[in-house]
Amino acid sequence: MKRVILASRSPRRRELLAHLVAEESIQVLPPRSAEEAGFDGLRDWASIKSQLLNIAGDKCDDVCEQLAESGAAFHTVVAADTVGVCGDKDGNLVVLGQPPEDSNWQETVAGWFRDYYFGREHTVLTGLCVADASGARVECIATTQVAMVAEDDELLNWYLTTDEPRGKAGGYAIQGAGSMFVESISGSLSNVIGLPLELLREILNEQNL
Ligand SMILES: Cc1cn([C@H]2C[C@H](O)[C@@H](COP(=O)(O)OP(=O)(O)OP(=O)(O)O)O2)c(=O)[nH]c1=O
Repeated sequence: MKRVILASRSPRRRELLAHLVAEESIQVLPPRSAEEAGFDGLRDWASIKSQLLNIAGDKCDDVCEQLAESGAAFHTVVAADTVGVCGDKDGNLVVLGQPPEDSNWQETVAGWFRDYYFGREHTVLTGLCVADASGARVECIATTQVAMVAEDDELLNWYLTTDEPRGKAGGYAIQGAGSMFVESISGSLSNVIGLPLELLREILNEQNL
């Protein structure tokens, strides 16, 4: 069997991958380290994209090392990282990852909606790193534009009472109640949820999976 290793703790990525690869061929093996390089101080698209690929590449390296140590046979390793990129009021780029895990997460997410989302458009990027057993790699980025509805404090206050924003890049889930904030998207929907299926399908096809 051609085993595909998903280098991720994200249940959403697991579900999405199952649209392309048979359930029995998928094995989840998260990176040992949950620490990720950050985006602090990165203000231009080239640096942000390069850092996104570094993070996906680090996840892939971590899991390839684990596989080498255990001697397990595999066909492909898939790693990804997703962020939202918005513009602040001065036109600077701001990168939004997952909300903080502390008790202030609601305040942070409320700030993101008010400062960056309501009535505006942001970009969701997923960096992909796909390695095969020979060590060959493909790295690429999918981008999707997401336009949000005008300010709706009642909806936002209710949304913050749900747990949905936690553990989601950018603090919302387009596949869930977060869809009520979305006016339109341009580009891949699965990319926003964490794994761009169209791009990944092309890569896996090239590997004859
Ligand atoms: C924007 C958005 C993100 N998300 C989720 C998908 C991913 O789980 C998460 C992206 O965060 P990441 O930090 O890329 O991934 P992760 O830490 O959850 O998983 P990994 O182990 O692979 O590092 O955000 C949604 O589910 N829906 C959305 O609309």
